[in-house]
Amino acid sequence: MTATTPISATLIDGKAFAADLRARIATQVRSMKDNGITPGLAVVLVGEDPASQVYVKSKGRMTREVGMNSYEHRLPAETSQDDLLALIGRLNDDPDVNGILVQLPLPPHMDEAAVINAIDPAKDVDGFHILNVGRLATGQKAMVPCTPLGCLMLLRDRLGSLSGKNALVIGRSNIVGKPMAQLLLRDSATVTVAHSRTANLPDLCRQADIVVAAVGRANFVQGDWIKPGATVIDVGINRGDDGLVGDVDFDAAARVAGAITPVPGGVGPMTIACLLANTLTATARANGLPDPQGLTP
Ligand SMILES: Nc1nc(=O)c2c([nH]1)NC[C@@H]1CN(c3ccc(C(=O)N[C@@H](CCC(=O)O)C(=O)O)cc3)C=[N+]21
Repeated sequence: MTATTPISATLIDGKAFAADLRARIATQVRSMKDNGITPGLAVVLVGEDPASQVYVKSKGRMTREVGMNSYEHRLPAETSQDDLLALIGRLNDDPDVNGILVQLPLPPHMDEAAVINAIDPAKDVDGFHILNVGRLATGQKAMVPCTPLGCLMLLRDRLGSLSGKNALVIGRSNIVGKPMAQLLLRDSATVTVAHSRTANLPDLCRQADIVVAAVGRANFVQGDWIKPGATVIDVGINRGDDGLVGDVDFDAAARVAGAITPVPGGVGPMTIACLLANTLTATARANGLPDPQGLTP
């Protein structure tokens, strides 16, 4: 396919989907508030990473927009791990806080696993606690990581059933690749997880009805790797000279794929909407209410 081939793929509008999801969440927050319950989300940011500051700001704004309480904790980069654990302990004990997110990455002097596993699993709206990871892997009721949950919602909306589809997840991180593979398996897709050592990735990719790219390398997935008609979900957020670009060479892939997410405006907004969805789910569970409709896998 060349630059003169027209773009044939349907654009998967994550921004619009996320706005609709937040509107549905806001409706459910209103009825909770009528019953005296206001969901609360605490976001903890350690250090001054400018990209992290941007995300935390938009998380706070959208949390308030859906009617939830937002609690922001900004700590200096040199905060000791004990001080961070003490804060997490207070948030765990605070009945007004239903969800806790500790923004990653943490400064290098901290043990990320120890910090994540200090969060009450019931308030772990990122789904990174080892108990939630194990629950997801064994099909038990879990908190599910926001980015893979958002990808799953987009895939189901586009394809209906994922049963029997060949799905290729590129990337094996705990945050995206591994939980994405678990969710696709739960939906009866045939799942392959590829990574930097995978042999003949282009040929593997050409077999895939579903491609989820989460490698963190700008324009890594080439247009001629895509099976005609495939659904391509681009998780990449790579900040370069020409703005934000994904892990997929969008211009080339969009001439072959059946549907594709843009960057920005694809998976990113879904991540934040799913964070709010998880906060609502955590609040419902904390109050003995049934899980909100359409927000859990
Ligand atoms: N504990 C933890 N949980 C996270 O979920 C988490 C984290 N740490 N650390 C950082 C990453 C990054 N992340 C993004 C969320 C939204 C957009 C997003 O909305 N992006 C917009 C563009 C925003 C822009 O222009 O910069 C888009 O793709 O359209 C991007 C990235 C969540 N993260």
